[in-house]
Amino acid sequence: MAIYLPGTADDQSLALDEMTPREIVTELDKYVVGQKAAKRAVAIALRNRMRRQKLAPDLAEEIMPKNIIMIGPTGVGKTEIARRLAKLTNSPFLKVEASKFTEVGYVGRDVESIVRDLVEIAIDMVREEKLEEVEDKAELAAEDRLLDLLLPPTPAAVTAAAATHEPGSNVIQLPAATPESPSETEEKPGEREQRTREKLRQQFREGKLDERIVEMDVRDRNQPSFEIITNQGTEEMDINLKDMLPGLFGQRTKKRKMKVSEAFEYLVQEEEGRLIDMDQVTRLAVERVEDSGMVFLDEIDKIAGREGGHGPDVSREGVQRDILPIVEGTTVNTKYGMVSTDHILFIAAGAFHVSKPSDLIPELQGRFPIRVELHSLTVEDFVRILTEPKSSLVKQAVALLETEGLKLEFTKEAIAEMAHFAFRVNETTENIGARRLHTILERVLDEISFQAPDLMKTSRGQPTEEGVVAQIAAESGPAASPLPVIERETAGVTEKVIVVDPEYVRQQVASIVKDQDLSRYIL
Ligand SMILES: Nc1ncnc2c1ncn2[C@@H]1O[C@H](COP(=O)(O)OP(=O)(O)OP(=O)(O)O)[C@@H](O)[C@H]1O
Repeated sequence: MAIYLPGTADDQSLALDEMTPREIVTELDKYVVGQKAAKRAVAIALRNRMRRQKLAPDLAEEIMPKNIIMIGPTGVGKTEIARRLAKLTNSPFLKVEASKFTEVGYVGRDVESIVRDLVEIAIDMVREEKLEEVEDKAELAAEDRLLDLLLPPTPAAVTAAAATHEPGSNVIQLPAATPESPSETEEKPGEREQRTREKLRQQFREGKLDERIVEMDVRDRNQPSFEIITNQGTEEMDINLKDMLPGLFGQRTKKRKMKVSEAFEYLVQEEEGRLIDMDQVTRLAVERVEDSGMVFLDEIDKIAGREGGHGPDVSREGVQRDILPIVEGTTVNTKYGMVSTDHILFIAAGAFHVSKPSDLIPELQGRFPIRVELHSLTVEDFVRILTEPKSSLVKQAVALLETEGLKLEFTKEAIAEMAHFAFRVNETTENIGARRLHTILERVLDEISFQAPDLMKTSRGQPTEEGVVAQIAAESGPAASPLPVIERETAGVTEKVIVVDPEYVRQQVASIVKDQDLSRYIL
């Protein structure tokens, strides 16, 4: 089975089963900095899964999936690698905290919800893909239905050329045709209606009809509904009430007036619903889960250990035993049918500060034969994470401000300064890995996000830069610091650019970093 990468402008669609582990690693490199060993391990696991799927079923059954344990502190890219891999392969992906199954109130069977949730995710994925496939068709059909609504009952008597509209009326009233037009007298029946319709279509496409009101039948959402609560939970109870009580749930409609633009959206949705075969969607979704599903079991170290449970908590060993069948391969009953977990790839992760992988029960250890360590991130890694990945934090910040026509730049030294601050705060408070970069960058951008739009707006008609900066600083109160704005001439045009330099980074962050208590709250 060929799995294709979703094609984007710069990523040509690639058949994933033609990608070598090396190519998979190269692809992951675009998003995750460093952590070579982990990338290599997931690439091999993926390739093995493909190899296994090509074998005769009796032999394939004998081969266990090579599940992985990623060992490493928080925020160093464990989830990111798994999530990117899933994206690359278009696989349904679910992240669960293993420790949640030890909480009060969980029972063994709940572990199966992992598979049920994965199926739901796959259904959403497949439905989205199908929606894209039928989008054009649905829009055309909706457009036709809308035109049916808009055209008056005797279209032969009118022309679209001078369409008028009475507020509140549900159809467009078109003035009577002028009989003296010679071409019209020679027309075959129906031709004029067709022309009127096409003119109206044109007007609709140009958005000229958007504000007009139409009246149409819509599904009545206020149908009687009720909920049945059982102690088994809703997942267990798949009674089809619609089949049992058809009269109650039959498609009741009611008339509603709405704008053309709104009506069009409604009709597109209805047409999409009609064009998509949900039975096929669920079938494909279940297949996709079985063939390429991925489950990321975070905090697996928190359930390692073999002691019995105390108090109301489910024992850690108990949770491992509950998880085992799913990892070993079983079939889970979902409301979409039986789902086999034989080929689902499990990636477990944990810091393993206190426990070790060898503290897991032996059966589970055997199911996770690949172990990889992820390293703590260095200042240099932070610099790269800020700038290199395809949608790095800095690129995101620049793009966000660009939507308002604002130019933002960071000097190399400013990036290094932010990386240093992130590293220092991780050392002095809690090490949350690359997540710290988010909070540092947010702090640095705080004033810019707040003030920059005013600055640009005010400065458009203002002669001096300093005056504007001073004015805004004064208006914003004593805490506001002036923004690092420079003027730059490009191709004869002077534009304003906000340039974040190390001095500005220090100004925004240094005092907070120095105060440990404050950084615990703010960074
Ligand atoms: N090596 C890296 N390259 C690029 N981005 C990274 C890297 N490590 C972490 N990040 C970024 O930091 C954030 C947290 O990373 P991630 O979710 O992978 O953490 P984790 O290692 O799975 O930790 P946890 O077990 O606590 O979830 C993400 O936004 C991610 O993009």
